[in-house]
Amino acid sequence: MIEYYDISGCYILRPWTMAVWEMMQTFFDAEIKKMKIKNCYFPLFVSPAVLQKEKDHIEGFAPEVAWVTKSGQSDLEVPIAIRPTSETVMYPYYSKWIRGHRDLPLRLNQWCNVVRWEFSHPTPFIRSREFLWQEGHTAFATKEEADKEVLDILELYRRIYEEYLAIPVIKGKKSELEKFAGGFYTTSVEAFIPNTGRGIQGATSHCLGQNFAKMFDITFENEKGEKAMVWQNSWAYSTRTIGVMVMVHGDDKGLVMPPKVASVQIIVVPVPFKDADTQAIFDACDATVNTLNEAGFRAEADLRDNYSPGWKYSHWEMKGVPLRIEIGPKDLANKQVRAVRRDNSAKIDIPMVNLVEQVKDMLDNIQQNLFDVAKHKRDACVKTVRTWDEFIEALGQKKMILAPWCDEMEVEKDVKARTKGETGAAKTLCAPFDQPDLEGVNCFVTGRPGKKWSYWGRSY
Ligand SMILES: O=C1CCCN[C@@H]1CCCn1cnc2ccccc2c1=O
Repeated sequence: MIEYYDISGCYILRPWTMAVWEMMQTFFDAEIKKMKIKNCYFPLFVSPAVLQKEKDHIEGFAPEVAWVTKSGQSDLEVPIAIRPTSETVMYPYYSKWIRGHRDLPLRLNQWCNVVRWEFSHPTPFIRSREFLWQEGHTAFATKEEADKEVLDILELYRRIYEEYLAIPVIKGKKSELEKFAGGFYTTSVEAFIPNTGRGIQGATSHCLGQNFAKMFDITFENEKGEKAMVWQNSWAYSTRTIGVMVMVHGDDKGLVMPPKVASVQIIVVPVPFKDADTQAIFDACDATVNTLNEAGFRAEADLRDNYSPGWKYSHWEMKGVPLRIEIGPKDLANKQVRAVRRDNSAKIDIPMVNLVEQVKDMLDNIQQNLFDVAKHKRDACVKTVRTWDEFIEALGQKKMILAPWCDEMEVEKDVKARTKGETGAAKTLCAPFDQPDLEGVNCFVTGRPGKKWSYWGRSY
């Protein structure tokens, strides 16, 4: 997937990873184009004056901003920041381009890299100093339009996780403490890693309200000839998605790639025998690959003569190829192939005449099974609690905790302080849109009437 790089927190994304990124990008890019969102590209560099424009947006993040201070031997007059996100890069131009209501909605997206010079221990995909993402930045005349788009984009993020990466996620709203400080409200899709008992934010879709319109003077003349501020959203998913996929589906044999995003969906391995017709077997492998590729699958044959079939089985299992097809003399004689699933190791013999539709069924079944298994494991990690003691017990059991609380920032800060430990504090992950009943339910911390049910847990 990656190669480590000689700068800490930076990783080389190798083709096996890049193919997954491109598969997701193909889906998401097509979907936002259906929504009339257009791609653009803004510069990597941000001038300090503009970056400081929004102090409370930037203050918490300032230590993460990377700066260019020299070119060659000479110092730059003024240091230049490398974008950690592009609000301050783009919005001065939104202000210039948006004059009247006919200029709205303005809906732009860019596929790019961003740099955040984080100091907590770097982790491939999950926490890197440079990563790839898409960032959407939209402006509307009304709050209603913005509110609707926030949820439309969040649904696309759910589809990326559940339909492509086979990972169950929870849609919800971030708490006041966890939301993007520069915004109005933040929605997210939240995943959970059963093996470590930690939640992970999968993607975010923010409504920025009119906060940035105020800061960057992004106004328009509405139909009544009045000057009004725009309502804005910004939304992103990143290469972090791939790290979640590795952690959720990986097993002791290595990666397990969901078929929808697998660079190679089927690997065909010849099983030659000493007195068998090796050339006939190799020809059958090539024919099988061609048939499958012509049917729209991503199949390859491993015809290397310096590795044994057994070695090849382990190699491609470690790389997570969803389906292996073995062809030996017996298979040839019976005009069949042996198919082996990566997700549950099931082996079945397929008549060559049924190859395409049976492979399609198996890949669809693998995709669904990966999701079902991940959902079952995630659901087994969820615990609903009503009291502090139950909360602490569930936290110790590495659960994702659904608890009613009074939704006050001070209370969340208090929970963080009281659960701080070497494996990190508990925090809210999101308040699920799908809220259980709050009738007669009290806050698990303060005992005051419960205002909201939220998922809590340790997180990445
Ligand atoms: O999430 C998104 C979605 C895409 C567009 N940006 C928003 C909000 C980014 C919040 N953020 C996150 N890290 C930062 C790091 C340094 C400077 C600024 C920031 C910063 O504004």
